[in-house]
Amino acid sequence: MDDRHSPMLTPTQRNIVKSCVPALKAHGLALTKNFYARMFQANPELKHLFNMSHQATGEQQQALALAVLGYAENIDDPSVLTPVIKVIVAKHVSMGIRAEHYPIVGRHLLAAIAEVMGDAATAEVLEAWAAAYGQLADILIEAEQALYTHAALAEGGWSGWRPFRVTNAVRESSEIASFYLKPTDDGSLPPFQPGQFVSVRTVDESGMTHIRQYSLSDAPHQEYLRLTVKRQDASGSAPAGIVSTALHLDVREGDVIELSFPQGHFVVDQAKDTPLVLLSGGVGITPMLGIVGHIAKEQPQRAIHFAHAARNREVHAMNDWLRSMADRHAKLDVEIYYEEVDAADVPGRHYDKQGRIDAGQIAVQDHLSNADYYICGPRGFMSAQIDSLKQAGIPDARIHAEFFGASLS
Ligand SMILES: NC(=O)C1=CN([C@@H]2O[C@H](COP(=O)(O)OP(=O)(O)OC[C@H]3O[C@@H](n4cnc5c(N)ncnc54)[C@H](O)[C@@H]3O)[C@@H](O)[C@H]2O)C=CC1
Repeated sequence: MDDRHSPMLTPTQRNIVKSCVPALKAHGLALTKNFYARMFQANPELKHLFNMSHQATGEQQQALALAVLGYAENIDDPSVLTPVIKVIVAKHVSMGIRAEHYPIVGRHLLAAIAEVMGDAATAEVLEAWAAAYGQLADILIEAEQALYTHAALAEGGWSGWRPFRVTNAVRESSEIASFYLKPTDDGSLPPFQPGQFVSVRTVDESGMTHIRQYSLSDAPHQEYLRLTVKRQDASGSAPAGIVSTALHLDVREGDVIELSFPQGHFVVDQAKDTPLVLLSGGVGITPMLGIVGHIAKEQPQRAIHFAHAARNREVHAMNDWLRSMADRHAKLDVEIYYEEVDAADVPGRHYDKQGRIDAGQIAVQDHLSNADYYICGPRGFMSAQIDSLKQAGIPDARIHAEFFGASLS
């Protein structure tokens, strides 16, 4: 065996990890809180890499607790976790997480397990968890290295962060704006797949780095990359979005921001020609724009049913573009839902239906019987549509969802 790899878990160690499942269910959150607190105290430089807003809301700790639990539950066959791992790997590469970060995370995770489990954390238990972590780290590091290599060698590709100049900033609704970006090196752009995302890295006045993911919102093969971003104002206990606010309020045409290479699996299989149903809520429209533009051009005979839901006309972005695409492409159907309608809203021009999307109702249409479903929007929107599709009997393999939030990172 390659000596960079951790030793295989023994059957006894697998049993020990599984025996920790009840404790993880009871104390998983305490464990991950302890872990992050330790890690950021000992390695404050990692604060530049992690989303500290997700730390503040507790979302990140919760996500990691669920991930550790999922891993322990599936330790006999981690291949069950492959779809989740693919998402984590893409996000890690987009953020710049590297092999050297794994021993740091492993050290603090073990120390947190020891502290939270107390006397139950015997030497055997800690060894089993060290082996389990090592096994997962190997899987992630190897998959991430493959993506880093691809990014560096791809046509128009790059490694790490590449500076881009904002050539145009366009207001799309009262809270959404698009940013057109060209590389400052004037080099070529990569032929990314529509639906993929990039990370944006900004540095604030205190020197703190912030990294956030945004979908590319236009088709590939343009002379620019485009991001379309909602200004995330503070609401309730949730703080304002640091990067989205900076983009909206501080970034002007001519400014430079840094991007990572496009990643992600929320992409359309162009080997198929079966119908596509795109379902978006609010700013979840962004990956759909690139998909519509690209598929309408590359597979003009492929049916696309695009249902988009917005709260109201004020916050509804990209309507004119989408309507004009539908006018020009016979195979593209567009259906807009508003929750709030006022007297100035024209049916068929601004919105088509009042209320919320119910994906199951769309799925019953005969011509969509073998469609693939792409879903992006707020968390509640995504789970409502996924549940509705499952109830309508749509198999998991034809349901694709893109969620931007805290994950195992
Ligand atoms: N892919 C992702 O991870 C995305 C995450 N978000 C998150 O969601 C937040 C809100 O996004 P907004 O653009 O303000 O969307 P929003 O709150 O304006 O919602 C847009 C539409 O989605 C539908 N919707 C919302 N909640 C729903 C629920 N529980 N069940 C069924 N339908 C529902 C409604 O029709 C609503 O008009 C964002 O700030 C972001 O944090 C938003 C878009 C994409």
